[in-house]
Amino acid sequence: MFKFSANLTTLFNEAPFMDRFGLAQQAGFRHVEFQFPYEFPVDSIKREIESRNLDVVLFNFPPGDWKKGDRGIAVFPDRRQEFYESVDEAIRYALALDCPSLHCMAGVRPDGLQAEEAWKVFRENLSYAAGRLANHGITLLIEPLNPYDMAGYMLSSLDQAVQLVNELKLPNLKIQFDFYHMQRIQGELLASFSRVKELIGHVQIADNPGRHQPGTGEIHYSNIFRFLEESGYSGFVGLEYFPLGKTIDSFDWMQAHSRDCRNETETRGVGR
Ligand SMILES: O=C(O)C(=O)[C@@H](O)CO
Ligand SMILES: [Mg+2]
Repeated sequence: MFKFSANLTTLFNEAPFMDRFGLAQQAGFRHVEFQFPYEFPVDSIKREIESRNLDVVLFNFPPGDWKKGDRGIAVFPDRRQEFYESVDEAIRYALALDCPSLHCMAGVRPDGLQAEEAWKVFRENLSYAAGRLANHGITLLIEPLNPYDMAGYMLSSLDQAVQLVNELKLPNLKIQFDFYHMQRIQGELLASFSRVKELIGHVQIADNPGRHQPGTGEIHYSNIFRFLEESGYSGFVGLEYFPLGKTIDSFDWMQAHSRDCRNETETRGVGR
């Protein structure tokens, strides 16, 4: 049975980041994830999650200089040292927060960098990072991102991710399967999920178009949730959507999902 996780980068963004933990707890969540926590001291985050009885289930490696266009630094031959330091920093946060999974963004390939060279560096960096994370029992995730939202991002198809995981054969390297990106990249959501089910370490959701809550777009989420249950997926499903309206009013789809399921609390993982 899968469990929902509130993504605090996209949800509750009416409030400052550090206030979102309390809002997630009040809304009934037990599990949270976010994208980049690094501008906030890890001790402050730890206090929030401990006092609110929340579990942190996922965040990303530092992505480089986001304002300058970095979307990960794992493909650059001349930035290996910076990549190694980003792994150190991610592990420091993950250990303090007892977080079981970290997502490594690949990066946007500049014109001057040959694709073959970039893939080689990415493979080497993933092997390095997976080894470091394995020492702490942490799973390393890679996520294909759609090319409309992130032009030039190296990892832009499910097949590329599958190929990397199969080639590298690292026991703690898994795919972050984001239904929103998958819809925009290729569709065929249920068949695609089934095909790579064994390689998936985390799931995320949002509807399309707009990247809002389920029910606002074209993706048939009640079918997807039923299918996830039937497939035996027992990991987390991250709510990585930008609410249309207030966040607290964006959870109606969960009521409908709960009605469809026998064990409401377990399924939703939100305990309310
Ligand atoms: O954009 C997404 O989708 C994510 O999961 C972010 O963490 C960026 O990779
Ligand atoms: Mg995602």
